[in-house]
Amino acid sequence: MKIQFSSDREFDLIAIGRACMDLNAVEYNRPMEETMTFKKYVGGSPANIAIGSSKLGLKAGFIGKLANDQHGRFIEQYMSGVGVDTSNMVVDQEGHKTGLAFTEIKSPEECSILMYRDEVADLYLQPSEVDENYIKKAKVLLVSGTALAKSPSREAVLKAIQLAKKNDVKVVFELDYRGYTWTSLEETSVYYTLVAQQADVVVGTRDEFDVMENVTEGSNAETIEQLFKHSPELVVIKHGVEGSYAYTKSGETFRGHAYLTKVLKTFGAGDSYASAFLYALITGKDIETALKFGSASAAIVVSKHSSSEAMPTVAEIEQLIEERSEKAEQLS
Ligand SMILES: Nc1ncnc2c1ncn2[C@@H]1O[C@H](COP(=O)(O)OP(=O)(O)O)[C@@H](O)[C@H]1O
Ligand SMILES: O=C(O)C[C@@H](O)[C@H](O)C(=O)COP(=O)(O)O
Repeated sequence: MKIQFSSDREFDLIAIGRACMDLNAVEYNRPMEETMTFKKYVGGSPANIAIGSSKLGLKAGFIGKLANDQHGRFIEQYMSGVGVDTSNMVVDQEGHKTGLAFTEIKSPEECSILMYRDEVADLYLQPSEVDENYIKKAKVLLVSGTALAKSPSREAVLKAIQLAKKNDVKVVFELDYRGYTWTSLEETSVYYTLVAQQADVVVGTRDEFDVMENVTEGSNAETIEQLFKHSPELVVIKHGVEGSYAYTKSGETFRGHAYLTKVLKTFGAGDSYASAFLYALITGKDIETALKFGSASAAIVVSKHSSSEAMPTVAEIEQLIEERSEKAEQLS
């Protein structure tokens, strides 16, 4: 099965949500308390996905709000430098700050993120700053769940979704759950369910779907049964290194396998997966190939230091897929 996107659109994908900064531990394999130096990268899940898509050759744009300071300007310059259209990134005029994510790399398996997100500019995006004329130029609107955590960003995103649906722009909902931004699980579940039911494609980890459903140890079968009563035509559920599943409304199930690699850190997997999975879908590849693209992109990024700067090219992804399929053939 292939997803059909509107043709004749200037942008393949427009993402909405946070563009922030990652400060990744330069000394790895030690706790944060003993980490003395950090390297700065652009971060924030939807920004990472827009950057990843742009590096793959898609025409990507971004809707968001940046701090009116050096950090905000660094983010804008980096994103436009890699080809993301930043014309709809507005600059905050009320003193709000850039969100920061300090990453701790204790071991390749044990990574955590310490987020500084009080009064962050991205959550102050106003509905009036979302422009229909921009959204209607896209094939896909990529919505990050974290942008639903607080008003006015929440209403700005809901407006963007309404405009996307009005203009035949496919809505992709990346659950991107970051607990510290939300006040309660009940509230998260309400907004996640509302948006997932309206989206065309929903992507998240099994744990994130549990948050959406406000359950512990939910099942993929139950998730898709509920979601396919509404708008979604494709649901992707990720299970970390165990791989991922894509379910279609028409009843097909596809399994994606992780490509084992030398892992430096685990974060960045989800965003690199999303950008390459969407690249493959938007360029007309089938879902099985899209799962391979997502998994290969994630394997490349978890073996490198950053999330955004490490995003691979199409050639790197194709090379990894080919090498691994040759190896699998030799072993069989
Ligand atoms: N340690 C790993 N090695 C190789 N690939 C990985 C690893 N962890 C995750 N991946 C790949 O990244 C995808 C997304 O990872 P996951 O951890 O489920 O998402 P998230 O980063 O959003 O929590 C997985 O489906 C898998 O293909
Ligand atoms: O999303 C953030 O605000 C932090 C990211 O920039 C960071 O790189 C990260 O955590 C990415 O992790 P992923 O969700 O596993 O891709």
